Amino acid sequence: MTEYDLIVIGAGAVGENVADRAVQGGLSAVLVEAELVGGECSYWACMPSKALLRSGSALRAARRVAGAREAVTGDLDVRAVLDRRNAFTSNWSDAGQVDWVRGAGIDLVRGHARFTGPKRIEVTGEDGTVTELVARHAVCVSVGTDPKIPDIPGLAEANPWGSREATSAQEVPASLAILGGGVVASEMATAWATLGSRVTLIARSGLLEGMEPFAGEAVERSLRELGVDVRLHTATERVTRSEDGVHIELGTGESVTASEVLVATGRTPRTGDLGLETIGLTPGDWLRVDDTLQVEGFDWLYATGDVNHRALLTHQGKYQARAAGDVIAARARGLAVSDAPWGTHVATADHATVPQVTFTDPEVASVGLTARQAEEAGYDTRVVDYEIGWVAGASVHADDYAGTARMVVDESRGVLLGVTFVGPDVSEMLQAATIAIVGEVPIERLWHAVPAYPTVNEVWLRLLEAYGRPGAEARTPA
Ligand SMILES: Cc1cc2nc3c(=O)[nH]c(=O)nc-3n(C[C@H](O)[C@H](O)[C@H](O)COP(=O)(O)OP(=O)(O)OC[C@H]3O[C@@H](n4cnc5c(N)ncnc54)[C@H](O)[C@@H]3O)c2cc1C
Ligand SMILES: NC(=O)c1ccc[n+]([C@@H]2O[C@H](COP(=O)([O-])OP(=O)(O)OC[C@H]3O[C@@H](n4cnc5c(N)ncnc54)[C@H](O)[C@@H]3O)[C@@H](O)[C@H]2O)c1
Repeated sequence: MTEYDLIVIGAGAVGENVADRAVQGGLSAVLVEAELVGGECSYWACMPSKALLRSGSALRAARRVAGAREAVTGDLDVRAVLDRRNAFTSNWSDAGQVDWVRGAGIDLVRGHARFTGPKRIEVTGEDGTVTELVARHAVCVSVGTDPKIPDIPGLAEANPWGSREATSAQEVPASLAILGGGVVASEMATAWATLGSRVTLIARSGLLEGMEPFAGEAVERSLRELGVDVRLHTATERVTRSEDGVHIELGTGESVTASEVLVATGRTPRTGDLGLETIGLTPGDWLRVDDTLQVEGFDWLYATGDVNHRALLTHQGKYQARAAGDVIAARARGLAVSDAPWGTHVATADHATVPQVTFTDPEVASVGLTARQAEEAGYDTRVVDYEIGWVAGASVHADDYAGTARMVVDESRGVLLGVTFVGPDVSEMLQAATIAIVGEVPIERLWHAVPAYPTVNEVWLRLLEAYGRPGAEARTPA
């Protein structure tokens, strides 16, 4: 039986940060990890998927500029792309991350953790050894999610790819069917089509539906240009696997055959085998938390990252982790807790200020509310759109640059609620929008935030001009 101030279950990017902040705050902490320290993001999600996408994106960028275009005479070196991706995952070795954990003064226990009661955890190692841990102050659950397999007849038996197979495959499948129309489906369709697979994307919805409509429309156009067979608003009725591949029967009466099928239809929490029943919670549920990441109804239990279902993104989970690690340390030491909105110990930004980049071609970079979400939330909104290609910096950046920017304004307060950029290489423009929204910078002050000429960021000035300068007299026609 070993006692720690804090036990963190799950050493993904999020759990690591909870433990690190708590140790920096003066507590003792142990991380329990069943697989690889670093979790999904490092080995089967963000990093390998972005590595798979980046080479194709760099090649397209060169082809968009005359002079450079002529110098690009070959195709992607697929083996080199896959090798680079392998290097990003350290060939699925977590030795480097384990060193970091030790260096940060955090203990590590390898094995599958289960609650046996309040503040009590049992860890079963691969060799069957059992370690019992007790938390003096808190337990934080950071166990992440698995792909959700929808209840489509035959799908589970057809041995489908999930996000792990899609990000770690060592060969390009001759053909790939993708079920889903969200971020994983859009990114993986872009990646594998660029690498030479014949991709069919089947979505019962539209594409990227939670975002501004022009995002999904632009990504759909580019997927079709890449040769992807895009079937939207199409149900999947049945899936079977035979020697010649996977057969997918569609609601339209048509069928699709592919070497592999990727299920990208959302996520399910890894709480099914966590002993939650021993603390009065239901196995398989998401863990609902307050803004200090404390699980509702508990004063010692916290949940951070994907498992709390607030914002399934690494950066947002790590933001929660910083707040959770700090508040656990503050509460354990009897220090003041700053839990008002935007305080030190809360994850306020989870609610309506979440930035996200979808690394498709074009990229989709968005933060805050879409026009529709803002309207549904009851804001008095005004929406301003501008074609990014009309900006001098964009035309220098790429020939025939095509992209759209939108800002959603809260008219009653004169501040931004949401910003979306869709276009080549817009990802790096997102942080300015995040700062404007989180900082609630008044529109009239944004006029003083001057974008350098000629950068693509000049689209900010164009959006403000299209909106109109508060306080400036409009010229009356003579
Ligand atoms: C294909 C794909 C691409 C993505 N790309 C991006 C991106 O570009 N940017 C972005 O921000 N987000 C991206 N995401 C989302 C991102 O991967 C997740 O939000 C993030 O990994 C969540 O981190 P986490 O620490 O909560 O969970 P995880 O990273 O899943 O870590 C949880 C850890 O807990 C361990 N664990 C689980 N149960 C137990 C147990 N009982 N005992 C011990 N250990 C346990 C697991 O082994 C795992 O290591 C992507 C997701 C996918 C699927
Ligand atoms: N670049 C990034 O930031 C990035 C990249 C990949 C994933 N992620 C995150 O990972 C999470 C998971 O991504 P995802 O794409 O799996 O989920 P998602 O929620 O983005 O998309 C799920 C898709 O599956 C469809 N769907 C859901 N249930 C279905 C069913 N029963 N049958 C058919 N279709 C169904 C939905 O209509 C939707 O199109 C997301 O929250 C995302 O933010 C982020």
